[in-house]
Amino acid sequence: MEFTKTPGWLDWFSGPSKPRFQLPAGAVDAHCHVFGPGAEFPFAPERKYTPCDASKHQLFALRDHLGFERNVIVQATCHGADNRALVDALQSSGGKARGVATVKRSITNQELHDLHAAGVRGVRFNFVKRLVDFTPKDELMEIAARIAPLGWHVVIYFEAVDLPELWDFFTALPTTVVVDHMGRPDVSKPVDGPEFELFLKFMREHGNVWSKVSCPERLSVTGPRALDGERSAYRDVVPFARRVVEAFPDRVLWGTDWPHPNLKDHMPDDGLLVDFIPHVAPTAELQQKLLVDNPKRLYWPEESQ
Ligand SMILES: O=C(O)c1cc(C(=O)O)oc(=O)c1
Repeated sequence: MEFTKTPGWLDWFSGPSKPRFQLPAGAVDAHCHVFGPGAEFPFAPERKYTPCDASKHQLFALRDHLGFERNVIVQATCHGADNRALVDALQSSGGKARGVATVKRSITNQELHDLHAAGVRGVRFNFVKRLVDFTPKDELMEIAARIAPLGWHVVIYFEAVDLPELWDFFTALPTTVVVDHMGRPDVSKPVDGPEFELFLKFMREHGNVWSKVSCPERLSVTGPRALDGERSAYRDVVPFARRVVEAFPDRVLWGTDWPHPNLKDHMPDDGLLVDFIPHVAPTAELQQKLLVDNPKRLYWPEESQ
């Protein structure tokens, strides 16, 4: 099938630089996606955007270039609940990738079992209105109850302003809960202000809640952008991410978010994005937890036993 990209779509940056920050051995890029290729794995009819292609081969080349050992591939909303591109990437990774799928309540136990065998270890619930149609919470809770016995977790993506309304649902989830991109704080507000404090309280009061301290390129208002050799990019996001890493060092993950869907004004150089990491995790001990120990515990638990 031929697809036409959403008008204004920005393709991922080819030719990323080599990071100056040297990733620790065993580092995991714990949030990235594959898109299609559309001709092989068509985008879902219900999608809200049509991306460029971003194949498993291109993802694995980026992994090696940046110095990561493994990936966690998260089902992108442009593929809906059709996990074929994700599963294909996991199966082609030689054990170097695990995944987070999107499923519907109609999924069978056999299908869940097959996803597990392919390397899926979580499901994603998305509450960002520009990305997905609404799914009733009782349906999501039913899915959570079915994946819990598999040892899977739930990844949630939402905007900071929606946290109060979603609080009761999130805190009732029976699994580990991983928040995408710190719950998308408005970083033009103070890091000590009530909005981000609610997010910190969410993590403080609920020991099963983890956060990805990812996507500064999405959250930053003032930049500077990770382009043209800038190794101290997105400085306005640093205090937010650093606060989370220092307060909850054993419950944080980091990922590139490659191929960066829906960015509107620039596309970061992923090498420079990796150089964001030591600004938010300034010690070797914090870096080891963020990049190696935590993702391993969640996605390759059999290695931590
Ligand atoms: O903010 C976004 O547009 C976005 C979209 C998706 C997706 O479409 O799955 O995933 C992300 O992590 C972020």
